[in-house]
Amino acid sequence: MVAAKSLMSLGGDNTIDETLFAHIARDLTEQGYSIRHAALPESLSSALFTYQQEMNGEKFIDAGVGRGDDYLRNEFVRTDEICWITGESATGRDWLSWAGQLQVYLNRHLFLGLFSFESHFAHYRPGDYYKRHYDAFRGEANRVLSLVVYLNPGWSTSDAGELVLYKDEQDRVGTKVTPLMGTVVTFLSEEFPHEVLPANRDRYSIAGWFRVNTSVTDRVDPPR
Ligand SMILES: O=C(O)CCC(=O)C(=O)O
Ligand SMILES: [Fe+2]
Repeated sequence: MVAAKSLMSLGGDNTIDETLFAHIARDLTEQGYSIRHAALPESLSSALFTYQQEMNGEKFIDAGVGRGDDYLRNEFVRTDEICWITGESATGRDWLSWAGQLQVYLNRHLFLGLFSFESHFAHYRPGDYYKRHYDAFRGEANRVLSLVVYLNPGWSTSDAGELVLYKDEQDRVGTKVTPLMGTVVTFLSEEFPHEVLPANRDRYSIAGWFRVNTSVTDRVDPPR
C-alpha cells in the first residue's frame, strides 16, 4: 500500500526499480560498498536538481552547524554548505520515499535493521572540499549505511570534485567517483574512509545516512 502510493507520487517513468536495489544489495554483500551509474530514476533526479537549483542557496547553512550529530563534523575538514531534507516539499517527500523503499529492501534482504534515514542537500562551491573522514565511528555512532547521489548534469573529468572512497584505513589510492547526475553511492558508514576533492565548478549532491535504533531507557537515539 505504502509502496503503491509512493510509486504513484513519483509518476511518469519513475517506477521503483527493484533491479537497482538488488544490485546495491549484492554489491554491499560482496564488497561493503556500491557505485552505480545512471541509477537514480531520471524523473526523481531531475526533480531534485530543479528543486535544489530553485532554492537558490537561501536555505543552505554552513556544514558543521545545525544538528546534534555535528560532533562528526568539523569546519577544518569540510567547507561545503548543506540543507536538511525534511519532507516539507513534494520533491523532498519523493526522495525520502525512494530512500525508504531502499531501506525496506535492504532490511528484507540483508537484515541490516535500518531504522531511520536522514539526509541533506550539499553544495560545494569551486574549491570546496571534505577531507578524508568516516561517517561513523565504530561502536559510537548509529549511522550504519551512507547514501550519496549526485545532481550534476554534464560533469566531466576536468571538473574534478571526485568522491574518493578508500577500502580501509591503510588505503591511500582509493576509488574515484565522478559526481555525475544519477550516480548512486552506498557504503557501510563505519568501514570506508572517504573524501571529496575540490571541484572547478559548483558541485551538488545529496548525502544521507540510514541509522539503527540505539535508544536506551533514558536516551532516545536517533532523536525524535
Ligand atoms: O558528496 C560526496 O561525494 C560525499 C559527501 C560526504 O562524504 C558526506 O557528506 O559525509
Ligand atoms: Fe562522508
